[in-house]
Amino acid sequence: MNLLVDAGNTRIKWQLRDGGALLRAGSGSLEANDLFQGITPGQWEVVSSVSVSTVRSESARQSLESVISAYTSAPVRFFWTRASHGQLVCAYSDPATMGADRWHAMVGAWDLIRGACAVVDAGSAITIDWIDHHGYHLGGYILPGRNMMTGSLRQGTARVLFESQEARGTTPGRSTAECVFHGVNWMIEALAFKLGRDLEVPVLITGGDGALIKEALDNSDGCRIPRAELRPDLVLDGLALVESG
Ligand SMILES: Nc1ncnc2c1ncn2[C@@H]1O[C@H](COP(=O)(O)OP(=O)(O)O)[C@@H](O)[C@H]1O
Ligand SMILES: CC(C)(COP(=O)(O)O)[C@@H](O)C(=O)NCCC(=O)O
Ligand SMILES: [K+]
Repeated sequence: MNLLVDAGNTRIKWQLRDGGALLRAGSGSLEANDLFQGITPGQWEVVSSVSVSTVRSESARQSLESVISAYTSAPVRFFWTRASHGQLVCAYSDPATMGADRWHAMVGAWDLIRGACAVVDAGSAITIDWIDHHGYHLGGYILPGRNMMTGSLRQGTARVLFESQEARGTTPGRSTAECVFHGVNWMIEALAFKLGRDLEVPVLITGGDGALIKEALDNSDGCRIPRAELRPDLVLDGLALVESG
C-alpha cells in the first residue's frame, strides 16, 4: 500500500492507494493534527512506501516527514522535478527550481494525453504549463491564485476593506467587496478567454480553484480548446507514475 502526498502552499492532499485502487483520501494542514485521521492503525501497518511531492519550505518538509514517520516505519521519499520522465522533457535549465507539483501534474497529463496539451493548476498560485507533441515542456506561467489576489489587495492597501464572501459575479462591483471579488472572477474569465484563443490542444485542469477555470473555459466564446478536463488528482497521479518508475 502506498501513501501519496501533495503538499501545496494552502493544503496538503493525500491518497492511500493499493496498486491502481484508491482506498482513502484526505486533505488539510499539518498544524491541525488531524491530517491523516482517515487512515486506520491497521492501514498504517501495511503502508509499504510514502511518496511526497512538496512545494513547501525545507523546515515544513522536515515537519511533514517527522509527522508521517510517527505513524509508519515505511520509507518517506520526496520526489522533485527532474530533467525528464520518459518522453516528457522539462524546459527549465535548472529543473530542481521548478515546483514539484507542476512537474508531477505534467507527468500525469502526458500519461493521459501522449500529445500536445496544457496543464492548469489553480491552487495558491495558478500555474499554466505548455507541452508540445514530442513531450517537450515549452515553459509556463506562474500567477497569483484567487486567495492570493484578494489577500494581496487586503495587505497592500489601507482602504480596500472587505469581508470574505462567495461572490460568483463578474459585473462591475458597487461595493469594495464586490469590486474585489468580481474583479478576481473577471480576471479568471479573461484568463480562460485568452487560453481559449491561444490554445488548440487539450487542457487538463487541477487545483482547488480548478472548477472555476473549467467553468470559465466552458463559457468562453470562441474557445478553440478541443477538450478541457478537470483532473483533481493530477499531481498525485503523476507522483504515482514517477514513484513506480
Ligand atoms: N477546502 C478548501 N480549503 C482551502 N482552499 C480551498 C478549499 N476549497 C477550494 N479552495 C481554493 O483552492 C485554493 C487552494 O487550492 P489547492 O489546490 O489546495 O492549493 P495548494 O496546492 O497550493 O495547496 C485556494 O486559493 C482556495 O481559493
Ligand atoms: C508556483 C508554486 C508556488 C505553485 O504552488 P501551489 O500553488 O500549488 O502551492 C510552486 O510550484 C512553486 O513553489 N514553484 C517553484 C518555482 C517554479 O516553479 O519555478
Ligand atoms: K498551483
